[in-house]
Amino acid sequence: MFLAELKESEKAGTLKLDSYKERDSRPRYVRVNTLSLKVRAAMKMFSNEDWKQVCYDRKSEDYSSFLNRVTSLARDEFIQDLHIKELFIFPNKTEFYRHPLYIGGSIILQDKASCLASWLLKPSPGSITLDMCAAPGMKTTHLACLMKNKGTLYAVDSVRGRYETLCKQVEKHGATCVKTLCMDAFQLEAKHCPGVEYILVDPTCSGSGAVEQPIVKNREKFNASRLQSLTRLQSKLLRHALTRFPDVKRIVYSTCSLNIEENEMVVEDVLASVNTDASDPIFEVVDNKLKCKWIHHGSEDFEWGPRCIYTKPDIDLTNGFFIAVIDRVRSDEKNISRNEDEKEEQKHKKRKQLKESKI
Ligand SMILES: C[S@@+](CC[C@H](N)C(=O)[O-])C[C@H]1O[C@@H](n2cnc3c(N)ncnc32)[C@H](O)[C@@H]1O
Repeated sequence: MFLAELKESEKAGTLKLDSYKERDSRPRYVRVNTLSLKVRAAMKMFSNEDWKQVCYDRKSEDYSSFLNRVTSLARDEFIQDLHIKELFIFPNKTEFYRHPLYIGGSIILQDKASCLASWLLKPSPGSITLDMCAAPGMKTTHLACLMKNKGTLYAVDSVRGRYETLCKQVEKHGATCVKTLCMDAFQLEAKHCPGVEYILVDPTCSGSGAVEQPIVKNREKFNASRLQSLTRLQSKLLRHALTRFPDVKRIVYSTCSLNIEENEMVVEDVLASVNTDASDPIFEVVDNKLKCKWIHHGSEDFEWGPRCIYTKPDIDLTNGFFIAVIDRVRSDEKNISRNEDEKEEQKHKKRKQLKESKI
């Protein structure tokens, strides 16, 4: 029904496309909100609308053959994703904004790269999870699906307008396990979200991997000053996640940037300050579920780099993303790793005391 309408508007030339979409050759990703619609039921609904599902064996398919299938999707075909079973892929420029499933909150239009961050964190149903930079809530609602709405998912954002969008998304998608908090993540302590086991850190970044990013004017200036303040914020947020929540066992750090400064270098900087004894680390970047079915990994200049993943627009047909999965490998019983700011504050106090004692 909807496909027929779409074909009509295409024929009549009334299909409206934003200018960036003209340049964007990615397929259309549709995530099923499994809180309100089962994956099988969604498949059936699309088939009833005359979409033809491309079938393949998800277990035996290799990634390159799968990508070939995606690039050769006919105008009326869709395919289930190889990795994320609740994600369907439709041809480029397929319009879903007027689709009843989209309006009703049963499907979400979310790029595969963005879905991978929550999928790799994979909080278990019933667990306590924290989404530290949550707005507008794409990954929050996905995390709620993975948790089957069981347990507690704290979703935090510091910007009021974005926080309000987050609340609307959470409500629209029936994510009842989510507790939203409008606050600066740096003020967030274990007492605000007791027992947190999983944390997603998806901070503000340059967006250099985003296909639809507007062309940045004065790129030189952007690189020098903005990049530096971004990496400082990203490191601080990741360090906060690793040091302030004693029960955390897994953290996913993700950005939609392809800059090593915002990715591997942030992870390296934070791990070095948190793992004070490198031979007996507290946190480690670990292999992820995509190990054998992925092409791009982090830089080999870092011992753990190949355990991270990059999504590349030209190859993976997604936005460009970086994702690192960090596990606690031993408890921080000595509480050695203190927040850098705290250390700075202590140094400052000592200097002040010394100065006063000399007077
Ligand atoms: C890349 S966006 C997050 C996208 C979101 N995870 C999603 O998938 O929809 C980064 C978010 O971090 C928030 N943010 C930046 N600094 C923050 C801080 N100190 N505390 C809380 N949120 C922060 C920004 O307001 C922004 O909404």
